[in-house]
Amino acid sequence: MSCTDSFRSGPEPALLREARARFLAGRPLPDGVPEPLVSAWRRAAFFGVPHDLAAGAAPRAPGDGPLAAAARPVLERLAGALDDGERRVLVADARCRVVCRGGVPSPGTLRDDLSEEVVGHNSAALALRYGQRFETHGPEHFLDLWQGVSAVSVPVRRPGAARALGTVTLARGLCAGGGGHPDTALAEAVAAAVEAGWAARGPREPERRLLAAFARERAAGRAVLAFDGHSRLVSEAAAGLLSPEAVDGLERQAVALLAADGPAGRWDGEPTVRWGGAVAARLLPVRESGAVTGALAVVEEEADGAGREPGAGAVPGVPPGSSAVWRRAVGRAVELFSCPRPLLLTGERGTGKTTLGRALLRGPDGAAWPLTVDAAGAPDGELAALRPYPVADGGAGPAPLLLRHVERLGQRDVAALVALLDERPRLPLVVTHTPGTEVGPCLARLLDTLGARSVTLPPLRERPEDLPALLTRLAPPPSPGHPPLTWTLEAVRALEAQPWPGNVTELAALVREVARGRRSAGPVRREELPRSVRRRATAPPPGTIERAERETILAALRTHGGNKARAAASLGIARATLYRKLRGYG
Ligand SMILES: Nc1ncnc2c1ncn2[C@@H]1O[C@H](COP(=O)(O)OP(=O)(O)OP(=O)(O)O)[C@@H](O)[C@H]1O
Repeated sequence: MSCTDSFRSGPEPALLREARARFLAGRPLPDGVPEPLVSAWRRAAFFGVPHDLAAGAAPRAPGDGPLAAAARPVLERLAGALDDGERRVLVADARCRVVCRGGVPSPGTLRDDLSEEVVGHNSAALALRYGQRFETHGPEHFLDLWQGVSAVSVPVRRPGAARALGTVTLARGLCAGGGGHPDTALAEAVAAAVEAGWAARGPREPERRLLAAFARERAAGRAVLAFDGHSRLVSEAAAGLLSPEAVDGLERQAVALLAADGPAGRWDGEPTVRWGGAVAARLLPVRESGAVTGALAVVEEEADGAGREPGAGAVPGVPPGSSAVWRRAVGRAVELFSCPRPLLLTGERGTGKTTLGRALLRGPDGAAWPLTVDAAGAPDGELAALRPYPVADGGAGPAPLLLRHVERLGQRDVAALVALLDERPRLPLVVTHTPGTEVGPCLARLLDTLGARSVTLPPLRERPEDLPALLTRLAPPPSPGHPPLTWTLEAVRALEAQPWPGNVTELAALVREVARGRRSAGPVRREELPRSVRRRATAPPPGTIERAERETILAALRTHGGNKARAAASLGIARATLYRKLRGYG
């Protein structure tokens, strides 16, 4: 909860206390409880945080890392001001571990690890996650032991850094009355002093090492970037090849790799990120005492880059198709999936999202089928129940997951998915999304995030060239001694003229129906097709202008990963107009 939407300016503490008790008892919540707070409690439940977690033992020895070194003198200077017997101050690092404390010790509420996975909802975890100041008061906390605590947390940053170094938290007994947390100004001042202390330290060994690696690559004439999770370096050549958005995306991936790597120093190969098949960046680890402490990204233009369509053939089971739109979409999906991050496949119903997702997750060896959760058929909580998250067959990493119909995900599972993505950013995950269902704000935000790595599969009516191959593939196996099902050119032409709102699913049903009702031998004739198909095949095609307009709208949607608001903005039309046009296309 931010300063402005904490319960002190929102719901009454009594209401929140009642809501929390009901939440813990699994009973329906009263009206008026902010949704982000309920989601935070759900995340805590998903992580398996016990609400009656005991206070920690005596405070750990202060940390000896750079943040503790910068914070310690500040807290020492502050000792006198915190002598009022009421307030305590905590400095936590970028993993939410407390590295330094000051003020009145409060043994009944002590915890050394403030991460949501361990203690649930709290202001320090929020300030770190969103990079801004947050407050939490009494019943907003998930833990019983913080029901009488009000806290305000401020992120500690290095100038220009993308991520916070840690947080400063001021905590005291539950505050009464209106206004923000009374220690907000003090928390801001302490954070500023710690930042100044950090800046005065000068570069340390891991930073020197990363800087040296960056300088070496740049001197060799390569386009290079360096990331350590707090700041970035970009050579002029790299800035010339990558847009600012691409640099942001690359940094996010490098930081996720750094975060997932941990002290064990595991870094699989040299993950490669590609943009449109023309530019690629290899991510290389930079190590200090065996642990990965930074990442270099070496950017290159690919020799056969421009316009290249990456091959889909490397992955068996990927649905074939000869049309350019299909090959481009599948090639892009294969390319994106080669980098270990979740992939969103979007497209009308029946376009083959599940089939493609399953093939990608099974990989080149055709490994076991992935775990599959279908939000359209499963009760809310199916995803949340995957806790602890299962390992893959053979125990190598987490099990691949196919999540179908994300647009139908219930609130509990939206929270579970957010938590899962946070916890396992490199999970082999394919999510399918069939646009057209209204989604709530939490799911919309999640779709926006996933949309950064998404591919839209084209509808069948946009790839009539693929019909003959699909007809062969969808035909039932012939009975012994009979030839396989074939189609006359006339019949194929009639099928090509259909709008196929149900796409391949609809085509498969038609093939089954025709095959079942056949009395004669030889290729299927136009007259054997259902009457509705024959009637539609003779209707006049849409006019040239309408067709061009439709193509433009569908292309914009593909460019923006199915996001209608962005597509409408890029075309300069109202979102309502775009919705109306799309409805008209069936
Ligand atoms: N290229 C293909 N070749 C053969 N069959 C296909 C192909 N693509 C899809 N299918 C078949 O079409 C049907 C729909 O495919 P799939 O379930 O993958 O689509 P989807 O986009 O996930 O659908 P929905 O949005 O309804 O969940 C399935 O029966 C699948 O086996």
